[in-house]
Amino acid sequence: MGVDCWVLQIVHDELVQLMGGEVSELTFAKTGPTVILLAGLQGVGKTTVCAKLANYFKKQGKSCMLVAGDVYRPAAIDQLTILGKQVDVPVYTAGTDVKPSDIAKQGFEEAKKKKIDVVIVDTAGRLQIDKAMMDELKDVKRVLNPTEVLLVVDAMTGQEAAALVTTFNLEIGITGAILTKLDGDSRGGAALSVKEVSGKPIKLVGRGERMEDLEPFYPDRMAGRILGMGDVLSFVEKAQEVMQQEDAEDLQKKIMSAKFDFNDFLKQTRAVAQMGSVSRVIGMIPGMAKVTPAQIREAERNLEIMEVIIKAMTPEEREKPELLAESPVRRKRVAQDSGKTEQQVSQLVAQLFQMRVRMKNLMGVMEGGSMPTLSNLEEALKTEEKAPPGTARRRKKAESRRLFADSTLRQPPRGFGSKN
Ligand SMILES: Nc1nc2c(ncn2[C@@H]2O[C@H](COP(=O)(O)OP(=O)(O)OP(=O)(O)O)[C@@H](O)[C@H]2O)c(=O)[nH]1
Repeated sequence: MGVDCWVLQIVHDELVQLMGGEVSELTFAKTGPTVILLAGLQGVGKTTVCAKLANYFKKQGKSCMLVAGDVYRPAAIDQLTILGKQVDVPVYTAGTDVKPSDIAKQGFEEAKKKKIDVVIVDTAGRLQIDKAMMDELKDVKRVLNPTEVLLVVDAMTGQEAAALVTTFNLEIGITGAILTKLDGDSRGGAALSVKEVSGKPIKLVGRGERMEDLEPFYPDRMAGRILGMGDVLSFVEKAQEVMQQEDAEDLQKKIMSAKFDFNDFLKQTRAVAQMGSVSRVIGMIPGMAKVTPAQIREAERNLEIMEVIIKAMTPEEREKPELLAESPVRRKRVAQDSGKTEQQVSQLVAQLFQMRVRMKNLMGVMEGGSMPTLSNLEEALKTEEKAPPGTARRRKKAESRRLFADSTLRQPPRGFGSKN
């Protein structure tokens, strides 16, 4: 297995563990109706989840009842009634003048009388966590003694997910979560915090607006989604392609003799860009290097600029970067042809020499023994040589030296492994 696969596998397994490892089943009451209390902010999909759950249980041959506990929005009661009809499940309503805890109690008594298997209680959401909502939920929980208290979380919730889950868990005590709107284009990073901060698993996920769109939560599938397997696989393929084209020993010679050129540079940089998704994930794992989405966007933008510049070079210049390093005239021409500034071209040339140094260091680490670990890989990538880049053969024009001694040389490596 290549280094890339190996790193990915570790990250993947780490994510699976972080999300609880295995599917967590819902718990059912030993006697009497199972009571499921749903909590969550406004608009996350709670009401929809009530009906989806009822549909889910019905398919398992269980009878259900929905209880409309959102007394602040009459529309929420109507919505639940309509959805209840749609999945053919009774809905207990008592209007908006009764306290939610009383409605919950009455609904539960009714369900008991009718020997219903599962009672699902909808509650009012708020735009933000507030004391009134928490007190109300505590009240409802106290009278119901629910089998499950599930926090409904919108998959689009970003960084705030951790705080949200923590607060609900501390205030009312949850038994798990349901992640909704996973059909959207979010990677579902919110899934990572739930187990981590509450110790409670995600039990189900909503993947659409239809009543059938509710399924168990599979941590390994989620890890795959977060890693964006599409990107990652093409990265691994790319890396393999590079190794096939240049037999490993050849590549090593090339690097050792500082022949690494703009063609290799382009290949490598593209590969690093593909690792953007991995960097993001690594950034999300507590204690590991933080890579912000802004840094990733910036790296992607830089890559585009580099491609345009490299395309404006002659094949000879691509193979012999020294030509550009030594000639301001050539750099000026490349800048004009690519529509970029001379400074950008100089920066890119400097980066190539910088990369030669890094590649050398990296090869040193790899030669030195077994598989590089993530940390010594990062170290190798971080190490910068103080001397100006270039080869001994290069004529040392004052102009070039001035350009290459500028701050761009001390830029941190972009993409994978970079730090703030
Ligand atoms: N795409 C998609 N949309 C969903 C999903 N679940 C819910 N929705 C939509 O999200 C919107 C809000 O859902 P509701 O069920 O009304 O949300 P709520 O949490 O009950 O909102 P409040 O009653 O205001 O607290 C609706 O338009 C739903 O159709 C899902 O899994 N995928």
